[in-house]
Amino acid sequence: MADHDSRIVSLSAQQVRDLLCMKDVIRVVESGLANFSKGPDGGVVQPVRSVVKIDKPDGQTGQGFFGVMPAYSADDNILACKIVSFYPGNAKYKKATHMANIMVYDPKYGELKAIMDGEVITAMRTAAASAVATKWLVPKTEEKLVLGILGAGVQARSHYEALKVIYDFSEVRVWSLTMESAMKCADELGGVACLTAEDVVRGADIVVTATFAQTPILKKIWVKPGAHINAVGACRADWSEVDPELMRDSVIYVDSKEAAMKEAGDIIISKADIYAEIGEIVNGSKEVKTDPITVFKSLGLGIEDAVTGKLAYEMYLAKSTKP
Ligand SMILES: NC(=O)C1=CN([C@@H]2O[C@H](COP(=O)(O)OP(=O)(O)OC[C@H]3O[C@@H](n4cnc5c(N)ncnc54)[C@H](O)[C@@H]3O)[C@@H](O)[C@H]2O)C=CC1
Ligand SMILES: O=C([O-])C1=[NH+]CCC1
Repeated sequence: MADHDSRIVSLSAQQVRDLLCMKDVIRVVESGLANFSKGPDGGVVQPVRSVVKIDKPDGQTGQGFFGVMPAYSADDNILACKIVSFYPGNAKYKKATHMANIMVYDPKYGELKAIMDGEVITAMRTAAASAVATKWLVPKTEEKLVLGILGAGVQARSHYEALKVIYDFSEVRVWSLTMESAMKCADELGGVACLTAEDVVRGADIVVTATFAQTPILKKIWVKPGAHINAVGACRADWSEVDPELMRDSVIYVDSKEAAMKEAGDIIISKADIYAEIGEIVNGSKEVKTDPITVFKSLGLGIEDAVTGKLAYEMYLAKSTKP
C-alpha cells in the first residue's frame, strides 16, 4: 500500500510567474551551473537529455521534438525532471513552440512533491544562464551597452528581462523573420526593430541569437571585436545559427561540453574548440578568456530546471504557510 504523502502541489504557469523573480533565478542557476561543472565532486548527476524526434505523419506541423531532462543535485538536495516538447512549426498555428512540465521530487525517498508548468521556467532559466555567462565575460562598466537580439519570441523577451538585471542599455535592437514580429517585440522592450540582422549586430556589445534558424543568421564580419554572443537556438546537431568562421575565431563557452558535442550544430559543424563550461568559470576551475570575441553556446540543462523548479516550490510553500 502506498504510504507516501499524497499532497502533490500543482502550479500553473501564472502561479510560477508570480512566485519567481529573475534576480533569484539568476542566483540559483549560477550556483547550479557551478556545481554541474565540478564533475562528480559537485554532486550533480545529469545525463544529456533524451530527445525523441517526431515526424508528423500528416505533414501538418513538420518535425517535433520531445525531450526528457532529469537532474539530481546532492548539494542543493534536488531531484527533478523536465519534459519538454518543442515544435518549431507550431508558430504557424498560433500555438506555443515550447511546452513543458517540471516534476520536483524529494530526493530522500524519491517522492513526487510538485508538478508545475515548465514554459515560464524554460524562458526564465535559459535567459538566466545567458545572464550568468554574460556577467562573467562582460564586466559591468559605467558605460551603457548596446544589446542586439536576433529572434522576437519568448527567449528574446526573457533575455532582455534577464540582461537588464545586470546591465543598463543605451539601445536594444531586434530583428526577426518578419518586421511585424520584430516591431511588436521591440515595442514591448522599448527598443527598435531593424530590417536586417546586420543592422542589429553592427556595433552591438551583447548579441543574443534566439531563433529557430537551422543555418547561420549571424555573420562574423558584422561582430565588433570585444562583443559577447549568447547563442541560444540551434539545439540540434545539424542546425546552426552562428557563422562557422565566427565560432572558430571566438573563445567558446558552453553550458555542458558533453551536451555540446552531441547536440550543438554550431560546435559540431564548425569544429570550433570549446574553451570551457561557463560553470568552470563560476566555480573558479578555469580562467576567464575574452579576446577577441566570446560566444556562450547554450543548449539548456536539466540542472537549470531543477534548481528553478525547486525555488518555485519553496516559494510556494513559504507563501502558503504564512499566517
Ligand atoms: N538553450 C536553451 O536552453 C533553450 C533554447 N531554446 C531555443 O531558442 C530558440 C528560440 O526559442 P523561443 O524564443 O522560445 O521560440 P519562439 O517560437 O517564441 O520564437 C522564435 C523566433 O525565431 C524566429 N524565427 C523562426 N525561424 C527563423 C529563421 N529561420 N530565421 C530567423 N528567425 C526565425 C521567429 O520568428 C520567432 O521570432 C529556439 O531555437 C529554441 O529551441 C529554447 C529554450 C531553451
Ligand atoms: O533546454 C530546453 O528546455 C530546450 N532547449 C532547446 C529546446 C528546449
